[in-house]
Amino acid sequence: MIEARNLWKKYGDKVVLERISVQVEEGEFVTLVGTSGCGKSTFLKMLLGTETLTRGELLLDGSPVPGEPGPDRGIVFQQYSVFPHMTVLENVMAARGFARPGLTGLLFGAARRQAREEALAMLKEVGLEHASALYPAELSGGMRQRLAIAQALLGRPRILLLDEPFGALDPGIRADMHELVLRLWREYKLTVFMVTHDLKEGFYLGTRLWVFDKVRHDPQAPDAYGASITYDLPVGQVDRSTLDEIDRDLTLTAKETEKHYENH
Ligand SMILES: Nc1ncnc2c1ncn2[C@@H]1O[C@H](COP(=O)(O)OP(=O)(O)OP(=O)(O)O)[C@@H](O)[C@H]1O
Repeated sequence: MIEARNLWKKYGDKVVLERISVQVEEGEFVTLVGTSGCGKSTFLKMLLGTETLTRGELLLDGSPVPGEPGPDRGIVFQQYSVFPHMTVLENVMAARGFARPGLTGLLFGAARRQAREEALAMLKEVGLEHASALYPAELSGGMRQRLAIAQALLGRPRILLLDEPFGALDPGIRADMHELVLRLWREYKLTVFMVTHDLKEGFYLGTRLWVFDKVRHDPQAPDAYGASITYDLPVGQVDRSTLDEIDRDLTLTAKETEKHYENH
């Protein structure tokens, strides 16, 4: 379904990603881990279509990923913005309304009724039916992420992109969100790409885990080389020592980066 062929991404002279070549089948749940700033979000944005690649190819069903977001790809960020003056239900309906072609994106009559029903059904799916009349400021962190997921799923995407969606949540709430995401993944037969800074979360949720890290590293010129996928692991077949090894590698890269910025 997704294929990257020798993909590179640079911002100016800074190489962020290099030599990424991977294939992902429909229905996989890929978790992405790596040190801060190594390009995980950038990779998701390229899948979403809001960021371009510098070199190589990124294919969806054999064709280049469209250069703009579409209903087939939904995304949830750690921090996301909603319309504060609209209720939960209105926010979900707005996400639907703005997805329609037209000048204002507003829905009227039968289309509005249908959007309302779809939005309510989706709120029920994510366990927010009781909160449809609340305003965003009245929601807890977990509820807000449920709302974000409802909006992302409304266009019936095949691909769900999750960028540290639960990073700011308490452990108990996180566990509830894990169950929700796993249920939706199965129910909607989604292909999921999820960035997390938590290796354990990556292993628990994913069917496949990618570690982004630099293969080549020049302490004098940290921007000269980008990250590649250094581990591509089928979850469930990984032993404790491999986990420890990944942990060590990531800590080392983080320390080297820190040292460089302390010195400059
Ligand atoms: N629009 C941009 N212009 C220039 N540099 C950018 C831009 N977006 C990201 N970068 C840089 O690219 C690198 C990768 O950023 P990215 O957000 O993809 O990393 P990340 O692995 O997701 O980090 P984190 O785990 O902290 O979210 C960073 O050094 C960042 O500063």
